[in-house]
Amino acid sequence: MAEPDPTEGRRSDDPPPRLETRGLTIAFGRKTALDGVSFSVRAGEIIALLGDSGCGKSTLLRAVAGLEQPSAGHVLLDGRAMSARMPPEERGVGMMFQDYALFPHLTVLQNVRFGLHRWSSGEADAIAKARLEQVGLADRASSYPGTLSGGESQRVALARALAPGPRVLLLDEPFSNLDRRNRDRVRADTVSVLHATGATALLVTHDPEEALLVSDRIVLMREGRIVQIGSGADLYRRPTSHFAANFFGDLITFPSRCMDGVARTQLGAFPAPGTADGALVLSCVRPESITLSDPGAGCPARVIRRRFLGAFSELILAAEGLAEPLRLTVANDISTREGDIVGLHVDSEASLVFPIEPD
Ligand SMILES: Nc1ncnc2c1ncn2[C@@H]1O[C@H](COP(=O)(O)OP(=O)(O)OP(=O)(O)O)[C@@H](O)[C@H]1O
Repeated sequence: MAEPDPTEGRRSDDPPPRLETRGLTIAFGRKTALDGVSFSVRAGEIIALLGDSGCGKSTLLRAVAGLEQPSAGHVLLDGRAMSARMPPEERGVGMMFQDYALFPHLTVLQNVRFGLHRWSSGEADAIAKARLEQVGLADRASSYPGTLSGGESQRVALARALAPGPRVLLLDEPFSNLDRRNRDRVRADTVSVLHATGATALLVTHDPEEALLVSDRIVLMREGRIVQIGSGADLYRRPTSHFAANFFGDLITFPSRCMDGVARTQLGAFPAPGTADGALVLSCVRPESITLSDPGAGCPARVIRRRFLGAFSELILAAEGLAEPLRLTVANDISTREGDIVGLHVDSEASLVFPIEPD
C-alpha cells in the first residue's frame, strides 16, 4: 500500500509541521527496521506510535531523537531537516523512557532542573519548580527518588522532560512499569499535563486501548512501515486493511464471495463497491454491530451459553454457516436463554470488507 503523503492538504502559507519524517529508512544488518516511513505531526498534537513488538516503533522514536542514523530519508523539525548526527538536545527533542532514569543521588528538584544549562541558576530553579507544580509534586521538591512511588517517579520524569520546553517530547512505553490501578490515573494525569503545556508528543505503545485513550492521532505500524494514520475513530470505524481492523477490538471475520458490488455473507449482504464478481474477500463485523431479533428474521443462531458478567451478559452463539461461535455482550434485561434460537442482524453500514492480504 502507498504511504500517505505528509504534505497532502497543506497550503503554502500554513506553518510547517512541528515534526515530519520523509522516507525514513533504517536497517540493522539485514533487518530493515524502518522502511520509508513518512508522516507529520502538528504542534500540540499527541501522536501514538502503535504496533506489535519489533515493528519499529522505538527505532522511529530514536531516529527522531537523532540516536539512530537513517540510511535514507530525513527528520524535519519546524520545516528544517536535521543533520543525521545532531544530538537530541540540539534538536530541541525531549525524551522519557520506561525506567524514568532519575538520578538517585539528586533531589526531585535537582533532577528536574538537571538539563537546564541554558538558563541562569535562578531561572532554572523557577522553571523546575513550575514544572513540579504542574505535575502536582511541588511538595516533594527536596525528596530523593528512592522515596517516591512508581506514579510519582513517572511524574518527576515527565516534569524533567518538559522542563527545557522541547519542540517534541518522545515517550517510549511510559506507563508500562506501572500496575494497572496506577496506570489509568497516571495516564490521565500525563495527558492533561501534556495538553496544559501545549506539548507536542510522540508516544510509543503496543496497547490499542492506550493509543485510543491518550492520543489525538494514531500511527499504526507493521514490519517497519506505516499501515494507517488517523484518529482513533478513523482506525476503529474506517480501517483500510484487515490488519488495522483486527488490531482494534474484537472482529468477526469470515471469507465470502462478491457479486454485483456486495459480499454475500451468512449475516447479510455487505457493501463491497468496485470488487470484481466472484472475488474472494474477508467480510468482517464487530460484535457490537450485531443485534438480536426474533427467530425468522436475520441469520438463525442458537444460544449455546449465557453468562452473567455484572454490568452485562455474554452470549455464545452458533450461527448457521459460521465455523466459529460468536461472542456477543447484551444488556442483562434481554431474556434470551440457553437453547433459544434467535435471529442475528448486522447493520450493513458497520460491515467491513477487505481483499485477502498475502501474509
Ligand atoms: N540496535 C539494534 N541492532 C539490531 N537490531 C535491532 C536494533 N534495534 C532494533 N533492532 C531490530 O529492529 C526491529 C525493530 O525494533 P524496535 O525496537 O524499533 O521495535 P519496537 O516496535 O519498538 O518493538 P518493542 O515494542 O518490542 O520495543 C526489531 O526486529 C529489532 O530486533
